[in-house]
Amino acid sequence: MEFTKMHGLGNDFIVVAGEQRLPDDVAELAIRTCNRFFGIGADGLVYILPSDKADFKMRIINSDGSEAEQCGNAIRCVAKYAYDNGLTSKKELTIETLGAGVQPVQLQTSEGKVSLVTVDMGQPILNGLDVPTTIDANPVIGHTVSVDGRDFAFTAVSMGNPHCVIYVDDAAGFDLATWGPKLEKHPLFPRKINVEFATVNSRSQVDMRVWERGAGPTLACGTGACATLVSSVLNGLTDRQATISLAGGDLSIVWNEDNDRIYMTGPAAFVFTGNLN
Ligand SMILES: N[C@@H](CCC[C@H](N)C(=O)O)C(=O)O
Repeated sequence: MEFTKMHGLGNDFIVVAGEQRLPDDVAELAIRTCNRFFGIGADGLVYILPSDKADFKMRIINSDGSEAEQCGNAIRCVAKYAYDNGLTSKKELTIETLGAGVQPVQLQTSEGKVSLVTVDMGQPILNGLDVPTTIDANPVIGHTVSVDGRDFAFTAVSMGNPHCVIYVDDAAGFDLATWGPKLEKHPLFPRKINVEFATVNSRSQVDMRVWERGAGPTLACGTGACATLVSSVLNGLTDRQATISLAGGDLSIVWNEDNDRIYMTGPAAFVFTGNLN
């Protein structure tokens, strides 16, 4: 199997292209190849497949073998892979996702290679039961989730995949390892959840750290950055355009008032290509 290691702000993926469909044992393959000690090492395994609705279809399997509906950093990697490897010459293309529909993508290039990718991430889903949470409210803002005697107020947002955003004093220093896994698997979240811990520094800049469903702590989460911006607007904390600063770097996120759609802009990068026997 030929693969390419890529990352979006340090959120890293094993990217496989040229297959027609996912292999039957894709969950086991993801667990083995994403292992950082006994495998290649990555947060997820990404397939670029043919699509009858868009230029390409993306499927993303988390490092624990579960499949995610969408991934903001992976979709930028897929776009860069496709353009830089000559699978397309279009600078405006479309990528089909499992749970967020077909997403339009715009490429900026420098010296013939993709330097920045803007993805139309679609409209956020705010109805609690659809995120999904067990809370019948629309939107779910400031609800409490209690874990081991500690209460966290959260805002729930789906970007095709589920997120809960929690504001803390110091996102960069927050104890992700203690609270992340407990919140990810809390019964309030029937399909588990990606957890974002955010600190708002100004109306246009937010620090965010993430505990991802199925992957644990990652250096960045594109859909998590979008969910954080949506949550921050809903809570009156930021404007509709802000920089979300993650451990691996910055993403620019815009929530367009006219069409309710989210636009994410950020980089993607190649690391190496290899063969797995
Ligand atoms: N890193 C991602 C999200 C990957 C999927 C997530 N772990 C899930 O299970 O929903 C991103 O950049 O959006």
